[in-house]
Amino acid sequence: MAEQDRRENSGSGSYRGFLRGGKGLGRSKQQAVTKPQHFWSTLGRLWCYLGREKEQLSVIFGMVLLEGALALAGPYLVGVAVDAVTAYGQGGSSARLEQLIFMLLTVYLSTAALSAGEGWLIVGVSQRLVAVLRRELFTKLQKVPLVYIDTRGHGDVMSRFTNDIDIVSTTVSQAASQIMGGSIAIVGSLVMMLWLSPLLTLAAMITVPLLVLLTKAISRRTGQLFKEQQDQLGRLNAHAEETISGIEVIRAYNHEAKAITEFNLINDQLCQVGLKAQIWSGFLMPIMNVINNIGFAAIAIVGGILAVNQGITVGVIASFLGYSRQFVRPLNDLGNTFNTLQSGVAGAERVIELLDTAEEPPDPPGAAVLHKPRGEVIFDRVSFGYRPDRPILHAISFTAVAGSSIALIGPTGAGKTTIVNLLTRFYDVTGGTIYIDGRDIRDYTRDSVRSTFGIVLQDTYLFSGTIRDNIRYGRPEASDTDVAAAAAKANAAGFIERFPLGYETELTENGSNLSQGQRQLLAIARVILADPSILVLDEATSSIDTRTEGYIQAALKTIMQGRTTFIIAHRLNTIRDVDMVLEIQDGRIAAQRLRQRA
Ligand SMILES: Nc1ncnc2c1ncn2[C@@H]1O[C@H](COP(=O)(O)OP(=O)(O)OP(=O)(O)O)[C@@H](O)[C@H]1O
Repeated sequence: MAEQDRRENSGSGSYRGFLRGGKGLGRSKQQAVTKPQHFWSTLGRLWCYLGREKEQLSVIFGMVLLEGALALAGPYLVGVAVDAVTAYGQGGSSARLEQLIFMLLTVYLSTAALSAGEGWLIVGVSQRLVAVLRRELFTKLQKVPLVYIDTRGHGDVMSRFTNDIDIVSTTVSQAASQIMGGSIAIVGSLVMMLWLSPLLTLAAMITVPLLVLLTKAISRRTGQLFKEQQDQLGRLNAHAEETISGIEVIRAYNHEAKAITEFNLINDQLCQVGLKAQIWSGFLMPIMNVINNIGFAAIAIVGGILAVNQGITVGVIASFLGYSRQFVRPLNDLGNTFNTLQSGVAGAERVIELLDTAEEPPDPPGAAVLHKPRGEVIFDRVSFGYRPDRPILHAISFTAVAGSSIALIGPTGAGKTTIVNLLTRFYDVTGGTIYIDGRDIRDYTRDSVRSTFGIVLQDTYLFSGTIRDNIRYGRPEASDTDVAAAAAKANAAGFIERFPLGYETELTENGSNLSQGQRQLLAIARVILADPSILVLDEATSSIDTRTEGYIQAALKTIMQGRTTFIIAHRLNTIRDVDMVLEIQDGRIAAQRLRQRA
């Protein structure tokens, strides 16, 4: 049996919280990516990933260079063509003009073809890059200690898969080509302008500082506003998500009006900030156009003077105007490109942070495989804290005889779940030792310890798929007959067969088309099929109808036969029937009672 499948059969992670609360995209959207902390090192890491695409990148780089060179040839040819037109007007031959028009057409078409080709290739590179990152992230997630997810929250981890990866992809496909192409255009045009006329270049540069300063100022303002807009959007999403998830509670407490008022407030704020952001960003283009036009006018005036005094041709002025446009365009985009790059690197940083997280420590060399143990469990002065500064369990000691049943009782937050988390090795003890069949559980492979346990939660996690798939999750290679037998033992066969599609019934998200009792019966069937040696049962606190409750109790009795069973108990009946009751209070055993066997 695949170890991991078995483990998941239990519907566990740390073992209650992890799978249960898998929501939180609203929060993820809230985490607008802002500034990276380690810009250059993160860029370096991204570059390493891109290194796998060396051939494609070399081709793209070659194409960008060629496109840049051709783009630079354009204004030059225009200038020569303008002079050729003048010469033709003064009685020259038309052959040169035709040749130049043909060359210009070739340049324009080739530039367009190269640009389309680059776009196509770079999208491929970025998609492959994020596919690799996603794969590595997902694999990593299976190996990081659960405390990583506990401390960050599901929303945060999810956002690394969605938001952050998206941003990295956009940055690679957009910013990379803009930066490469833009740099070539700026340097190339400047060189060509200086070559054509240093004096005209000076005239063209007059507006550049103004352009750069204004672009920066407006981009900074719009950047802030867009971030605010993103934050408000995050709040709106989170509010909507929360309202939809908790719609029953909201209606039960007649809080609809309050929910609507809150929504309207956030919605209005979003509308305001969105409006401001659009207005400010709308300023950018007209202002740029004015400055660019002033620049063109300066070139035209100084060009006119130079034409009269120094005899430069109209063609040179025409070329010059072309180059100044090529020079200014990437400068206009600079603010946006920089913002895209920053958020892309910040996204990559969060992805890399997860990729660099230390994995669960490996099993010690020669670790034993725990296979079908008798099930004796000993806690010997076990202490533990999720955080070093906050101890939760203090020197817990008890012995559970193989095949016996143990009820853990005590107030909320006492540490019952934590005991089970240690037993199943979702966390390792910080003091003392836990023994299974007389051996420290840290001497066994972690996977074999986990697959020894079957866990039935109050509210079991079911995956989208058929009822059959969900039961088989406990043992993927089981036959249909085995699945039906497990369902029958779990008292689940009756309700399953009443569905028109029986075992082929598709479950919606987390089995929401089943009742809580039915979900629990399916979980029991899963555990029966997996046939684990030790059981952990989390008794339902919420009311289930008496008939289903009876089915569940009977099914649990069946699976408990001959297996050591830990029950987080809430019912008096349970406590009466078990072999040992451990009362936990503030992380200590406050009382321990053994059943007097007749
Ligand atoms: N993943 C975690 N990270 C940090 N602290 C945690 C974590 N899980 C539980 N705790 C803390 O450990 C203490 C014991 O929690 P635990 O879940 O073991 O209690 P419990 O007895 O099972 O309570 P309940 O009956 O309400 O489930 C609590 O103070 C809780 O806040």
